[in-house]
Amino acid sequence: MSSIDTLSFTSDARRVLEDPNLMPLRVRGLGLQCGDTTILQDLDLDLAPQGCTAIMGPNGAGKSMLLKLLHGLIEPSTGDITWGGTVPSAVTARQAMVFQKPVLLRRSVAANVDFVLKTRRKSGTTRDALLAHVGLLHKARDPARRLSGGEAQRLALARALACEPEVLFLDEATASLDPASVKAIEDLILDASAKGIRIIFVTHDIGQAKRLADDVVFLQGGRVAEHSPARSFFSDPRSSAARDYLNGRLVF
Ligand SMILES: Nc1ncnc2c1ncn2[C@@H]1O[C@H](COP(=O)(O)OP(=O)(O)OP(=O)(O)O)[C@@H](O)[C@H]1O
Repeated sequence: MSSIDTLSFTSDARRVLEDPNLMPLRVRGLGLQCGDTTILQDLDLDLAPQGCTAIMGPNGAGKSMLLKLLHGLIEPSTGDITWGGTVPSAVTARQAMVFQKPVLLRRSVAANVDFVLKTRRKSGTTRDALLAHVGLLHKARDPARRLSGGEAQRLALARALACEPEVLFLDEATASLDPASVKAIEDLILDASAKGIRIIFVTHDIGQAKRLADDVVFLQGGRVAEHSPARSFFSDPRSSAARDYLNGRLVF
């Protein structure tokens, strides 16, 4: 895999590095209701404009829904979300998201990246540089559907990076990958973070959260049970829910 230095994240991502006040996240009284089901309620959260945040919590806690709300893909039922004072739908184009199941076009590997570059080109980053960066240049002409799970996820990440996002959301992006593929994706995430891209990722992988996260938001029952620096979260969690989760006990 080539170094990310071959890519030119010249514009917005660098601006985030230079201006720490650009995109802090502020969430107040957030609620999400689907029919009779309350998915998130009374959720408050403040995230710094830089760094790598893990969102953790038991199945059904609302992690994926929170990510979609922060990215402006769905609207909250109550409360406010602002990125540097701006509503999520106004900054969706400055952000990108990678899902557990890669969302790819039924075209070649190269065409998958070309498609994004055509619609969202900013600084002149080339398709080949992106493919080399994620270790897929040699597969450029292959149909994307023939890629392995780990390769497909790296292509999804290349597509996300092609957007030159200021914020990159990852929803269990390595959940079904082997250890080498997990490491490849984690290295790419760390590279992106070092270049100033704000990372917010959902994971159940405690080792991964320890390797990547600066801070951890722990959700339980649609609320923030704890938001702590990663180091103290793992060594001395404040909430009983996080303690139980980290010790492998069922949390509801
Ligand atoms: N359209 C919907 N209508 C009603 N309930 C929904 C809808 N979509 C999701 N839910 C419920 O919202 C809750 C939170 O879902 P979400 O996918 O955010 O959980 P999660 O924390 O990401 O879980 P997991 O770790 O299992 O992926 C779940 O109980 C889910 O069943």
